[in-house]
Amino acid sequence: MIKLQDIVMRFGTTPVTIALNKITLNVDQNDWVTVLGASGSGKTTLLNIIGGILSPSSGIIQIDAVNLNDMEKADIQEYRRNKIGFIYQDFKLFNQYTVLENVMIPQLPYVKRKIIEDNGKSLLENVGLSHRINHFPTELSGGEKQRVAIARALLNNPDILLCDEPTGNLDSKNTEKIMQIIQKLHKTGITVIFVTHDNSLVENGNRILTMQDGMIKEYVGV
Ligand SMILES: Nc1ncnc2c1ncn2[C@@H]1O[C@H](COP(=O)(O)OP(=O)(O)OP(=O)(O)O)[C@@H](O)[C@H]1O
Repeated sequence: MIKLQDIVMRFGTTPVTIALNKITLNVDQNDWVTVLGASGSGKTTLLNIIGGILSPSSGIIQIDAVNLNDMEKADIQEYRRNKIGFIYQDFKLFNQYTVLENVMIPQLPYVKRKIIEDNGKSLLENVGLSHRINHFPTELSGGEKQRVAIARALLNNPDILLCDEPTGNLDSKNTEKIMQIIQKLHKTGITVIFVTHDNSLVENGNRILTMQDGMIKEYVGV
C-alpha cells in the first residue's frame, strides 16, 4: 500500500544534509509500523514524505499504486486531505480556538460547516471529551490536548495515521489512554506509522523500523 523506492531527501546546499539516504520500504494496509532511531536519524522526514508534506529529492513514492511524484501540488494536498491523519508530540492546537473549532479547522474550507460540526462532536465524544468542546486548549491537560489532536486527525476518516512521538510529552497513564485509542482505530483497518523513543511501545505494532543516519538499519516483524 505504501511503497518507497530509493528515497533520498536532501536539505540545503552548503552544507547539504542527507536526511534520508536511499530508503526502500513497503508498508501493507493495516500494518502498524513502530519507527525507532536516534535523534536526527530521519524519522520525522520519513513521515513528512509519506504524508505528502515534503517531496523527496529523488526516488519513487507510491500510495495505493498511485505515484505521488507525478502529482501536481494541488493533488498532493488533496491526497493529504483525504488519506492522511497526522498527530504530533506538541499537539499543534490553536490556543485561540475552542476544542471543537480546533477539530473542525482542517475541513472548514471544503465541507459544509454543519456536517463538520456534527462529525467533530462525535469524534470528540469518541475520545471522551464531549464535556470540553467549548473549552480552550490552554484549559486542558496534555493527555486531553492529544485526544483533541487525534479527533482532529480523524476528521477526514484517514487511511493512514502518521504519529510523530504522540506520547512524548505524556505521563504513563495518559500514554496508555492514547495508545488504547490508537489501538481501537487500528482495529478498524487504518495503517499506523508510529515514531517513538519509547521501546515499551513497540509491542503495539506488527513491525519495527529502525533508522540510522537516514538509512534503514532494520525492518522486522514483531
Ligand atoms: N527543513 C530542514 N532543513 C535542514 N535540515 C533538516 C530539515 N529537516 C530535517 N533536517 C535534518 O535532517 C536530519 C533528519 O531530521 P529528522 O527530523 O527527520 O530526524 P528525527 O529522526 O525525526 O529526529 P528527532 O528524533 O530528533 O525528532 C537531521 O540532521 C535534521 O537536522
